[in-house]
Amino acid sequence: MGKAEKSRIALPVGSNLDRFIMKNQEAFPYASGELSQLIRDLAYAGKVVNREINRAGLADITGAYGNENVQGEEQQNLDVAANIRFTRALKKGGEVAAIISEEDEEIIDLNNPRSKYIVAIDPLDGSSNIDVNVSIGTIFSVYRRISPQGSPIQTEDVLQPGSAQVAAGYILYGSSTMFVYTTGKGVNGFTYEPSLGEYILSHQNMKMPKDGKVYSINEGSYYSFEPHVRDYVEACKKRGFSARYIGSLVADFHRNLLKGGIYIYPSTEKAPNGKLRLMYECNALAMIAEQAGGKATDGKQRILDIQPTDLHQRVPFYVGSTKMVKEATEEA
Ligand SMILES: O=P(O)(O)OC[C@H]1O[C@](O)(COP(=O)(O)O)[C@@H](O)[C@@H]1O
Ligand SMILES: [Mg+2]
Ligand SMILES: [Mg+2]
Repeated sequence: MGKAEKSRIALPVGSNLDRFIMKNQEAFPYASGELSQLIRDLAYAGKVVNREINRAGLADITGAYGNENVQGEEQQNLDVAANIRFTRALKKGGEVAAIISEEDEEIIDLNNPRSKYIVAIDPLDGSSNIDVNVSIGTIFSVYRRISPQGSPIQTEDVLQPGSAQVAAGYILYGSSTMFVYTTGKGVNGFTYEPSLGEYILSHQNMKMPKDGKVYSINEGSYYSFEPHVRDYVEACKKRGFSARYIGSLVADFHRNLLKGGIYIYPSTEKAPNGKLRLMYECNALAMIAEQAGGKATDGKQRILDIQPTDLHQRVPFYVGSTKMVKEATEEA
């Protein structure tokens, strides 16, 4: 059994997230527990947001908030509520120095100068599906700051390439709620058990099938796709592959992680750099994909190698089963 296998945490399915985090920490003799606590803080905020999502149709939290975010998108009430919940939990937790959020134009400095971690977060992914009771999610990336603890946060602390992530994950609020994450030692999934208020280990050491028969792309923009994307979509159709597009990145990604498949948000005339954001959507899912044996590129280069230049920059996104991503980007 290789070193990597030995360092994978072997815990029986059914263990809870807390125990898994603790066991994980024991594998790192010099671990100080800060990253573990940070993961717990994210998981906790996810429980609160999950409760609000489950009762969204009842309460007065559906609909638009009446503001536009830095992307020029109309913020939904739940976008704002989720943003507040995660920011508050990370601030109170004390392990995070600064946050990059889809819902905030500037870096959120949490005035925790002694903290060494930076979090990039999409508090609510799939906003167009909030009011129609379709699966939505939260996406997060964790980095270690570069500048010394105690000093003011620098741009270099936040604009780090995805390869510098120390942890990444997502929460899927679907028919069940799942917390899926990696710290660079494989991907594990935990299903939320509301009656216990616990995330239970349900998907251990997740592996993305090398190939698949499902493609996810918004064909509504077909006529503004580049030729290689059109060709790939045509090839999928000729092979009788299934088209699946939920319109929530986390949900489409999760399905492909389990069953095999590819998700593409290419550059289009309307969105020459694609729609998805490198810092708080693509980097996290690229790390999960690679840790599970999949692949993620912008059509030309590995997502995790891209040096960010802007907090909210967009990139074309090809992610999923290795064989499919390779084929889809061959002529890119
Ligand atoms: O409606 P489109 O253009 O296909 O875009 C859908 C994509 O946009 C997103 O909703 C963008 O994420 P946000 O909802 O967090 O802004 C993805 O979840 C989804 O895959
Ligand atoms: Mg999103
Ligand atoms: Mg969002």
